[in-house]
Amino acid sequence: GKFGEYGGQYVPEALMPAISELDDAYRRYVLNNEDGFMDEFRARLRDFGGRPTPLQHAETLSSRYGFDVYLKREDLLHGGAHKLNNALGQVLLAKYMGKERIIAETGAGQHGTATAMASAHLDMDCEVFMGERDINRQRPNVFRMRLNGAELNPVSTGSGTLKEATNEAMREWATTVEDTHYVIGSVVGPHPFPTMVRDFQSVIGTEARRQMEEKLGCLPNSVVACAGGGSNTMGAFDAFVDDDAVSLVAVEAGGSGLKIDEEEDLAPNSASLSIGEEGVLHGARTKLLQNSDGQILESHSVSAGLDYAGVGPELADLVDDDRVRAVSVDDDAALSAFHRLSRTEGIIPALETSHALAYLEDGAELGEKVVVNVSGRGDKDLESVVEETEKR
Ligand SMILES: Cc1ncc(COP(=O)(O)O)c(/C=N/[C@H](C(=O)O)[C@@H](O)C(C)C)c1O
Repeated sequence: GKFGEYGGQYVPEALMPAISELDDAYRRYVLNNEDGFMDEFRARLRDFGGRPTPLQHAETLSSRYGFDVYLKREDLLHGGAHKLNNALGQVLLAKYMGKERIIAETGAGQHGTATAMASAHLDMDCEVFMGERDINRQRPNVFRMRLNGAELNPVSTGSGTLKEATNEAMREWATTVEDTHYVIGSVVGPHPFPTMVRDFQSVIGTEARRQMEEKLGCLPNSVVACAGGGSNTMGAFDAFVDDDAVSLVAVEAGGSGLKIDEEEDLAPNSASLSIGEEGVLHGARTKLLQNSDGQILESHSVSAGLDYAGVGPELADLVDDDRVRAVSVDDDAALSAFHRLSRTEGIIPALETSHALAYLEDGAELGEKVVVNVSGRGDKDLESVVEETEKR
C-alpha cells in the first residue's frame, strides 16, 4: 500500500484488526470478484446509479477556447456527484463482509449524501460525522442525508470541518469494528483505502476512455479534474496513467492566495499538492499544509469539497513523479467558472468542479482535445454562490 514514500498504515494498534479485515475483503471481493461482487457492484451502479454518465462535447466552451472540451458528466450520477461510485462500492463490500452498520465523514456533504443513499438502497444503518461549520454551509445535503434515513453526528471540535469529522469517524470505528464499516470519502486514509477508493472511482476514466475512442477514435490530449482528497481525480486519471501522451492535470483550491500566514496557523487555500510538505494525516503519509513546526494548518476554499489540508498519497506520488501536473485556481476564478458554465452550457457545476473548469481559462497547453471531469452539480452551492457573488 505504498506510493513512493507516501501511503502506509499509520493507525493506532486498536484499528489494525479492522484494517487487515478490510484489506482481506478488498483482495477477495474487489480484486478477485469473489461471489460475483464486482458484477453486482457494476449492475447496481448501472441500475441504481444511472451509469454510464455521458461524455458530452461542450460546443460553446470549445469555440471560446479554440480547443475541444469534453465534459465527463458525473454530475448526472444519482445523487449529483461522483461520490456514489465509491460509497456504493464500500457499502456493498460491508454487506459482503457481514457488517450491519455504516459510518462516514463528510465535508461538502456529497460523500455523506452518497453514503446515506447507498445505505438506504442496501438496507444498512448509517451515521455521518459532519463538522458544525460544514453543516451550516451545505444544508441541502444535510436534509438529503436525513431523508435517506442517516443519523447526522455534528462535530464541533476545531474548525468544524472535514479534518475533525474524519478524526471522530475513525475514533468511532476503532470501538465498533465488529458490526461497523467506515466508508471513507476519498483516496485518503490507511492502506487499502486509497487503492480501494481509486478502484471504485476508476469507472469514470474507464468509461471516458471508451467514449473518446468510440466518438473520435483517439485518446484525449489532457484530462483535467479538481482535487480535494483526490478521488474524482484518481478516478478520472487511472485509465490514462500509462499513456504518457495524455497530460493529467489536478486542479487544487488556491483559495484567497498561496501565501501561508505562519502566525495565524492558517492557510488561505487547500493546495496541498502545490505547497504542502510531507506528513502523516488520517493514517497515511502524504503531502499536507503545515507550518514550520509541522502543525497541520486549517485550510480554506470557497468550496467545502476542496477544503482539506491533506491529499491522497497516490496523487502526491504521481505529482512528485511529474506524471500529474498540480495547479491551483483561486476562489474568484472558480466563482467565475461556476457562472460561465451555467450561462454558456446550461449546466450548474459544483463549486469544486468549477476549479477544474476555471483552469481552462489559462489552459493553452492542454492540447486539442481536453476531458474535464464534472465531479458534481451545483445545487448544494446555490445559496453560498449568491452570497459570495453579491460580496464581490
Ligand atoms: C462534488 C465534489 N467534487 C469534488 C470533490 C473533491 O473530493 P475528491 O474528488 O475526493 O478530490 C468533492 C468532495 N466532497 C467531499 C464530501 O462531500 O465529503 C469532501 O468534502 C471531502 C472528501 C474532501 C465533491 O463533493
